[in-house]
Amino acid sequence: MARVMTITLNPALDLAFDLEELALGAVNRSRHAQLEAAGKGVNVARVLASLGHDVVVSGFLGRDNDGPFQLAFQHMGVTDAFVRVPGETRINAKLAEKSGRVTDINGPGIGVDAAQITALLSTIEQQLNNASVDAILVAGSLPPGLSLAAFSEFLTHLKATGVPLWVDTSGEALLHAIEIAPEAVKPNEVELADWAGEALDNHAKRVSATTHLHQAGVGQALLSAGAEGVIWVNASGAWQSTPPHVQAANTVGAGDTFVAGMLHGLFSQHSSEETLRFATALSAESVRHVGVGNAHANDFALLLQRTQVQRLPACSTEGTS
Ligand SMILES: Nc1ncnc2c1ncn2[C@@H]1O[C@H](COP(=O)(O)OP(=O)(O)O)[C@@H](O)[C@H]1O
Ligand SMILES: O=P(O)(O)OC[C@H]1O[C@](O)(COP(=O)(O)O)[C@@H](O)[C@@H]1O
Repeated sequence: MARVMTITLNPALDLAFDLEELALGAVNRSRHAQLEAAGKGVNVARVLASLGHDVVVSGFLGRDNDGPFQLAFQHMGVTDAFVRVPGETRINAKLAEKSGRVTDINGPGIGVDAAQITALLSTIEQQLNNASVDAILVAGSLPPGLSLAAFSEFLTHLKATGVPLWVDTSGEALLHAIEIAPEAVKPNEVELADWAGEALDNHAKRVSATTHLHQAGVGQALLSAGAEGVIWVNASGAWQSTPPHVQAANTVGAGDTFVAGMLHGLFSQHSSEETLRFATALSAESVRHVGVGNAHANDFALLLQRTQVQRLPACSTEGTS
């Protein structure tokens, strides 16, 4: 089993509403609502811990409402290395309709300053000194006050520790992350389109953009495209996966589940095919309900069986730079 540190710079309490159909400008009454400690690194930690890995969670947490996070961390059995900052962690609303459509409303988050960023770096360093870590994942958006230059510096510092650095972020932060060539990056097709300079609306474009991402220095280039599946390019080749058909109830957390599934496979020395199949099936499992994927679901073996994984021919990844 691996020891992984996940860093969520801008965590959130996810408030998930289950609606028949969203009516804009009207009072909507939810059939079910759920508040859960979340944010990308927290979700990844939840999955990894459920798979038996040793996880340290870090980042910034609002001091005034960290109760649900403390409870969640206890329940998950992870080490809490979050730096507390004054204020409240944001609440992100997730409006899931019966059709499977989800509307996300993500708050800006709590502002952080240079002293808090320094405090986070020293907390991380302490954790790394306490016990060796197999991978560091930095996931999610940037909180107000953390400039892109400071983010690049932060990532550069983490990369210099020599621990494989995984990054899952979006927008300008993603472009800056790619610049420092981390071990792995997992954008979705909308997020990578900004970097690729075109819409990644077909398979060929997705393969080409993921190949370029790998050629730009990203060891494990992973592109997810919802129900269309995943493209993965690394030094050993390229693969694609297609998830099984599932009834999508809530897609929030699918990307995080996928990232956790990949870390699990790679650190369990599973084959590339096996790793991608597992991560894809687990992320498909997650969209059937609120929250992250559950590898202990009764029919998980069937989901694995119905997940298609295929090695892409070498010509797909050559000569595209
Ligand atoms: N509707 C769906 N049906 C089956 N699997 C899905 C569906 N949506 C997402 N997934 C799975 O979750 C993975 C991540 O979802 P995606 O939407 O691409 O990421 P993100 O949540 O980061 O935007 C996909 O690659 C796929 O394996
Ligand atoms: O930091 P961001 O980009 O605002 O994203 C935070 C949101 O992403 C999530 O981690 C879900 O991410 P995915 O759907 O990509 O797995 C939510 O829990 C959280 O509200």
